[in-house]
Amino acid sequence: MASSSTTNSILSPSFLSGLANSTSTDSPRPPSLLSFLPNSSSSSTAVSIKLSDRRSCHSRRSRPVTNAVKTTSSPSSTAAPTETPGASHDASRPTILVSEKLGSAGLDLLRGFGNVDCSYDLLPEDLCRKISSCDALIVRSGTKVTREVFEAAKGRLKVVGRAGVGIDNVDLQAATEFGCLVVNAPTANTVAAAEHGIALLAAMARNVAQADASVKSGKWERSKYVGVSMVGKTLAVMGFGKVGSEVARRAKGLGMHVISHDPYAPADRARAMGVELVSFEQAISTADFISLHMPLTPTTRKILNDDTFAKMKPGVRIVNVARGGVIDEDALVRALDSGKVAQAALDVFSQEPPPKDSKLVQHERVIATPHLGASTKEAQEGVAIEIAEAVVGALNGELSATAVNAPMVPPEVLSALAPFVTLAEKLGRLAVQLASGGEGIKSVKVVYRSSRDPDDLDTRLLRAMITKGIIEPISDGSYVNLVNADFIAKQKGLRISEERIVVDASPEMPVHSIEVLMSNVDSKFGSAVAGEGGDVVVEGRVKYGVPHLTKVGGFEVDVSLEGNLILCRQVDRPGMIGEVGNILGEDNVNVNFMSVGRMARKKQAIMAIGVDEEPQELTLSKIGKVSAVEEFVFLKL
Ligand SMILES: NC(=O)C1=CN([C@@H]2O[C@H](COP(=O)(O)OP(=O)(O)OC[C@H]3O[C@@H](n4cnc5c(N)ncnc54)[C@H](O)[C@@H]3O)[C@@H](O)[C@H]2O)C=CC1
Ligand SMILES: O=C(O)C(=O)COP(=O)(O)O
Repeated sequence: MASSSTTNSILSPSFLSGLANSTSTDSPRPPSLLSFLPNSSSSSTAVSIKLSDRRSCHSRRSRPVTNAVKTTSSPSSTAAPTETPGASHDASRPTILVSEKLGSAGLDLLRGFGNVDCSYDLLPEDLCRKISSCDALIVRSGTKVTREVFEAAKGRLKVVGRAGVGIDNVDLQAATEFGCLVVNAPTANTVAAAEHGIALLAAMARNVAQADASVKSGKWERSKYVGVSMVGKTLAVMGFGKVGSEVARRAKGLGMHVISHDPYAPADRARAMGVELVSFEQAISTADFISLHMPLTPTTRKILNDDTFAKMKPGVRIVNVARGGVIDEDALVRALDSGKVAQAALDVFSQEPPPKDSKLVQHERVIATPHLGASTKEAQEGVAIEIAEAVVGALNGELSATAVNAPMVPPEVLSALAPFVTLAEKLGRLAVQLASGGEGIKSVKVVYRSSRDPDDLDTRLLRAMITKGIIEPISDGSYVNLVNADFIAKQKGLRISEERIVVDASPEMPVHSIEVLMSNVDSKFGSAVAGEGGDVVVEGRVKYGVPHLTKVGGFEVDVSLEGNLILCRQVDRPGMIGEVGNILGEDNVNVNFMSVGRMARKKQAIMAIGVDEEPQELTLSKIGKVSAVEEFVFLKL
């Protein structure tokens, strides 16, 4: 009599059907498990923009209120309407909350895809209240997307889109823990921010703002507003990224000597532009002008402080279009008062809007703008389209090229990897279903065989999918996706190690085979255990674009990984295939693939049968009763 086992269903319809099903009700539910898998049938470019759907967004305040600012006295904290006026809500479509002003082309794109709710001035508590009925949230710099927001989303929020670059207003750790993808729009506002930096630089050097105010007040103070020239002066660009390098390019056009500090920028890129990359100390101590263009991170917070101001040239001038938090603002006031810093031009503040009585803003040698770096018509239209496409793509199940908290995979790499991504998840799923008891699944090894140099093989996506495949069936209730797979694995004490082996195989294929080995576990299908360590082993390959299982334990098989799988170990004798095939046929179960791998003639063999339907218990027990069958297992892919 054969030992038999079936596994609990892990193949729910919503697993395969993607987002449309997962958002068909208003009830909070976890993100579609496929929501970050490539999905060729739906892409952002296929989204139709229905201009007839165009509806205007409304703002109840002239200025966005940041969550950081105390606004509890605001009239809007009462239950003011926040739905887009006239918008009909279609429960079968995803709901996208836009919490700050977004360009119309982006909104049109979003409306062609889902229900769009523009509510521009939500208080933190209003945002938390709303978010549990939203699949996506689009913000700019004024909305603080805190842990509380992700908690309040109750698992429904799948993507946060930052319509801009800086993501310091989004709690990335919380987003990751909750499996919520964060995407940004990193390119469309680069030029706008650089132009604003140059505008501030020139305006500061020539006292434009102060002189303008003076003339408007009826004065004519020509000698008071004598400026300084920029030509021939040294400008230190702090952060040689997209904005910093555009500022550098423009400053060179003004005849400035440009140096830059950026620990991560390639020196040859700077050199090609005639910019010397220097140390932080050298940059701040030799510059006449310092322009800040690094992100706000724990290392850059208050990077300009009393100590660093002390090292600067007397009379240095500072421009900040990055983030207010990179400067210790109290220290800057002291440096301005002492004359160490001659002038500052600031677009960003540690608190936005800054307090009305801010000494910094009121300082006569400071010019200030209200975070306008990205605010040109062109940049805002560009950013809106960039973020709308990224959010729609993510909701469609595509991997984003602008993901901030998930592996970023360029489209061409992604299309080459797509079948391997599916293979990886299915192997993870198979391996975990083959395990039973033992010390619990603690250690998994993944071996990638490829003709490519190991350094050229980016396996982050594959590892994440294997992790997802392993964890999902054993984590009842918790949802797993690419974003939180590593986090959940760590939480469960699951260690996943990887090995890349170079083999003589087709260079066309990024990966020749993927092998998943699970240590210290018993198996419900003894034949799946192999190797010295007694690991559960499965191996797969992609053949003709379709994932195949090619090894189970020590047995070679060849079965396409579609539908479900029956693995049988039997004595190799004639008639077996027909006998099992008949049993399945009687139950109307369609066999889509079958292969037999044997140790030697008339010895043991493994039969792998791919079936479209799930056989009934009775059918499975009939297979178990076939005299030559020694053990079998039914696995759901
Ligand atoms: N005022 C505004 O409206 C806007 C502000 N920004 C701000 O500008 C920042 C830069 O934007 P992009 O250039 O697009 O980003 P980016 O990512 O292209 O460039 C940032 C650069 O800073 C460098 N960096 C990181 N840590 C550093 C450190 N400790 N010292 C020196 N350099 C460091 C990075 O290596 C990178 O090259 C954003 O993070 C955002 O905060 C961006 C757009 C508009
Ligand atoms: O893109 C950025 O990082 C910005 O700072 C622009 O902010 P905003 O979208 O204008 O609120």
